[in-house]
Amino acid sequence: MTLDLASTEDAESRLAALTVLSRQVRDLIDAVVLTDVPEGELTAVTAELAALTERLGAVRRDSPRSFEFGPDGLPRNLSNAVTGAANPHALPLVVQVTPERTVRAELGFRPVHEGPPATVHGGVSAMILDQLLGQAVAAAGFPGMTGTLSLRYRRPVPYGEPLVATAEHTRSQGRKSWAEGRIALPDGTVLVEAEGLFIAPSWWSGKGPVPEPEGGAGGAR
Ligand SMILES: CCCCCCCC/C=C\CCCCCCCC(=O)SCCNC(=O)CCNC(=O)[C@H](O)C(C)(C)COP(=O)(O)OP(=O)(O)OC[C@H]1O[C@@H](n2cnc3c(N)ncnc32)[C@H](O)[C@@H]1OP(=O)(O)O
Repeated sequence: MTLDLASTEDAESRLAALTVLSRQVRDLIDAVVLTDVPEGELTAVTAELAALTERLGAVRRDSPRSFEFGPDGLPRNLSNAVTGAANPHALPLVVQVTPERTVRAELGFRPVHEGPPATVHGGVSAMILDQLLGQAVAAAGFPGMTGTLSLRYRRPVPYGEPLVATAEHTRSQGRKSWAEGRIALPDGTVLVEAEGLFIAPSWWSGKGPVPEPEGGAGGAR
């Protein structure tokens, strides 16, 4: 089999454009959350956005891009809700694997993540830690789906400040693996800590039926 380098380059170039678009939409979301322009301007912008939404939807996939291998041979998920560079919903988080196979990411929450005033929503912190712990068990060689996730919110998480998230695999037993992680200030002060159980599903080893998502393939719209 020969690799079609030209079309690979085309696909990567299109993906780079999708990443830039996602960044622009993130800026748009931030602008929407903080805007104070008059109502007439809101209405005018809404009409322009409706037209842009129609243009983007002209050619549409059934589901987002999933896990794939990039040109560097490493797995990536550009649509992931936390790490996906091509998903405007994602921060996006850049997760580094340390030589000890723990994981680390620098975080910068924004006003769009607010729950209580001036504080990041607890569910957003949980989502970040779910991802980090999941990547920690995967980095240790035990990938799995989240079974349980337990959090302790020690201090309010601020947005607009640099923060650090870390996680590590702690143990495994059969198909079950556990990990711990935390979101902290750069000086190490822990704000939220988490423990999670990740399970390698029975259907990964062909020992159980693959469950259908609610609403069938592609999920509910
Ligand atoms: C995502 C992985 C992709 C892999 C690709 C590799 C590259 C890696 C790169 C990058 C990593 C990416 C990182 C992503 C991070 C994000 C993770 C998420 O957000 S995952 C979405 C949220 N979680 C779900 O949607 C699960 C939904 N639930 C299920 O699918 C099943 O219930 C599952 C898999 C959890 C268990 O199903 P069964 O059929 O395999 O398990 P049974 O055989 O029933 O049980 C096995 C044992 O586990 C216990 N168990 C089962 N479910 C449990 C639960 N929820 N809590 C505690 N124990 C549970 C049972 O009691 C049993 O224990 P006993 O062996 O008897 O001791």
